[in-house]
Amino acid sequence: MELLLKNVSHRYGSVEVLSDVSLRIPRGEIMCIIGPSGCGKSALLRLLGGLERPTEGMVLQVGAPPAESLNPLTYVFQHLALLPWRSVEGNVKLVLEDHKLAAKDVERIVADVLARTGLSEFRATLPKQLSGGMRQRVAIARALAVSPAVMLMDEPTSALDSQTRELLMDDLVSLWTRQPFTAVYVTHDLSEAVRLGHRIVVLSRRPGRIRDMLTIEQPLAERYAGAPVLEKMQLQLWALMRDEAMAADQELLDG
Ligand SMILES: Nc1ncnc2c1ncn2[C@@H]1O[C@H](COP(=O)(O)OP(=O)(O)OP(=O)(O)O)[C@@H](O)[C@H]1O
Repeated sequence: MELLLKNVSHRYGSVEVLSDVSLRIPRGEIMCIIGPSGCGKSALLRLLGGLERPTEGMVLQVGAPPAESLNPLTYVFQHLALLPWRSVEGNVKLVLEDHKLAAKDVERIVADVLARTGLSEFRATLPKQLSGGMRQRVAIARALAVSPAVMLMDEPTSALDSQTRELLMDDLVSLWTRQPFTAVYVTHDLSEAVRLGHRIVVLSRRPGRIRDMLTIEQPLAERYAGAPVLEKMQLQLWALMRDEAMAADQELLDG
């Protein structure tokens, strides 16, 4: 299944937040979305996930989701909403409870996603006993448990300290390398975008339009923080963003 945005514009009341956005989310790739504050990145994600309908244009799901997909479009947010009284296993099981699965299938799925996210040893652990990064891994395990066709990730690292973010980047890279998934990943952080994105979409200031789309050919597993090719790409992205960010600040000052 692929997601397509066709000439999507969106407004809240009199505020236009997105303007004429057309985009295809390729299967098996991570697409990063960057852009100045308030340019409509989260709105774009909500439209992709069907939480809101665009004022104009269309959001299309092309093709069927994978047969095993229990929830084709699944979010991972910055605030992960783990239930504090449930263990790691209990939190992952939560999303499977409405699906009338046989106990052995639940067990297989839980074991699989905990292994993929390196959490097998922490099955019985409560969220409060885990670090912020580990908790975010539980949220990712929970998202993977429903075999999403597309994971919609809204700044999943923004509540984490920089070292933990770095570790989570490594986690996501090895997760994708072992078994590719499709994701749209909204971030403020250009280094994350060049580390994770197969493609990077740069939005203009509000109303967000597609300013540019960069493709990074280097395999995820061969990318590392500070690699010259990634630094170069990051500078290129910053050059694209800088003018937009400065103009957005000026507009705020001008009221
Ligand atoms: N439900 C809503 N009603 C009215 N305005 C909204 C609503 N949701 C978002 N907005 C406005 O739409 C604009 C785009 O918001 P959005 O959260 O999509 O931007 P963003 O690029 O994700 O921002 P940030 O980078 O700061 O997280 C903002 O000006 C925001 O205030």
